[in-house]
Amino acid sequence: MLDLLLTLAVAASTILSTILMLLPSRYIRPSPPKATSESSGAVDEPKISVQVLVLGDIGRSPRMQYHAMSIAKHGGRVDIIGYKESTPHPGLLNNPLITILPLPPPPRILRSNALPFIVAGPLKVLWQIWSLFHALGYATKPARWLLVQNPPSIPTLFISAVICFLRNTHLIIDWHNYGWTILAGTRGATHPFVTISKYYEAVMGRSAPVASFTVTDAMAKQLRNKPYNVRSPILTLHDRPAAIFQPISGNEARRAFLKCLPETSAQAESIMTGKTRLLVSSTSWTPDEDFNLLLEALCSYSGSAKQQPPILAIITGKGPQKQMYLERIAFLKKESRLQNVSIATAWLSTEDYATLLACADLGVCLHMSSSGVDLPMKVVDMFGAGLPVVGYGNYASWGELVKEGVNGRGFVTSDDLATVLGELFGDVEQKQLAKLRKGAIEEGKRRWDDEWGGVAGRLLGLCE
Ligand SMILES: Nc1nc2c(ncn2[C@@H]2O[C@H](COP(=O)(O)OP(=O)(O)O[C@H]3O[C@H](CO)[C@@H](O)[C@H](O)[C@@H]3O)[C@@H](O)[C@H]2O)c(=O)[nH]1
Repeated sequence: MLDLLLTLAVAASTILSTILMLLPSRYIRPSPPKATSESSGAVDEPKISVQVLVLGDIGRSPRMQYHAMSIAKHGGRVDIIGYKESTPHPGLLNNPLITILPLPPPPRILRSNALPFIVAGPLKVLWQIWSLFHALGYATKPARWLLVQNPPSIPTLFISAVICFLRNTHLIIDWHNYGWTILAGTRGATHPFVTISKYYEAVMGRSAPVASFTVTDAMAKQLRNKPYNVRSPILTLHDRPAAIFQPISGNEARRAFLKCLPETSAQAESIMTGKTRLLVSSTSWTPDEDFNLLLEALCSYSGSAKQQPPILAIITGKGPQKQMYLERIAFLKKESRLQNVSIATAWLSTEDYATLLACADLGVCLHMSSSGVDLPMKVVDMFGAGLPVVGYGNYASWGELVKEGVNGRGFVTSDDLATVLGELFGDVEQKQLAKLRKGAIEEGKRRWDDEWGGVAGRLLGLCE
């Protein structure tokens, strides 16, 4: 009997020791040094170390890329972890303080619609759990901070909390929106997954982070109340334009760019003289943006009895519903409902995307906000480029971003949008657009760096 007990004790202690040895290493102050520059043999140590996590395409996650660049700019070491599907922001590449760690994408069968959601969903989550755990726990050095984008929240928030516990890391959740409201948009508000997801997000939000950032004041206020009841500090960090978004420097620069860009080259002169109006919208082609609103408005504009200037509409971005809308556009063209309107879609380099916004006459935003308290980054890009915006504005936080008649206009229905387009583009002297442009330039003056330093920089101990 004693022999058996002894054998069991040895086995249990061996298993426990093995588990302990296999656990991810822990963060110990100061952060592990990494050489950044060597002058007279001295090695600069990064001030802090941060894992920046987004369970999405890094290149299409502007806010998380800006976080990474800001941390590095202030001397912090960053591992940015996410999918690498498109080219990341140039500021991330070749930066000695920033390492990009790509997550392996789930197998093709889980990404296609071959399996029902009830099977593919959990399998995809299992895949993500393992890849996240490996990336955060083993493929990267221990860090003082983990800054995680929410949503997606499953399984990101849970894995982040476990990793922070194991590695002695402080967790910050960067709330861009809520996962459960997005899920409700596709599955319906009463779907059991939506309820589970809501309470999971509330529990994780309440228990896991040492602090949270939100994109609006309205969201911060919600998080302090039921069902979230977050008690750790919540700091609003409004999206602001990055330095790459600037108003165009003059007519010659505008003409040169419009002539070079394949989507605008044929109509460059006509846009320059104001005969054709250049409208730009950007999107991730997700179900929370109803492009039918824009298409219907363009059809009404096109069918108007009034003589109105032709429109060239360029929609930029990548995403799941793109093909569906391309088919819809082809149908409307075939039906001759887009007479004086041309529509092109594109995915541009970050530089070209920024310059196109600066060269356009009007930006359109169809972001509908599943939660009512997030805000579209694209409008911020547009203001940075000095571009006035017309956007869907029927949600609580819209007024935190766009001032009606000062830097943009809001709409609710496609008829409203058609009316606004008629008013702005039908104004031969372009006085209204000029006024809005002035407001957009003014709004775009406060930049990401100014906003970030006072909120995130201070929390991380990088700025005064
Ligand atoms: N390089 C490049 N980027 C593009 C292009 N077109 C769009 N983008 C990028 O895609 C973004 C728009 O993507 P959305 O997914 O439509 O984002 P959003 O609605 O404007 O805002 C998102 O981020 C916010 C936080 O920053 C969230 O609050 C919001 O819920 C949403 O997730 C733009 O800001 C821009 O960075 C392109 O042709 N080229």
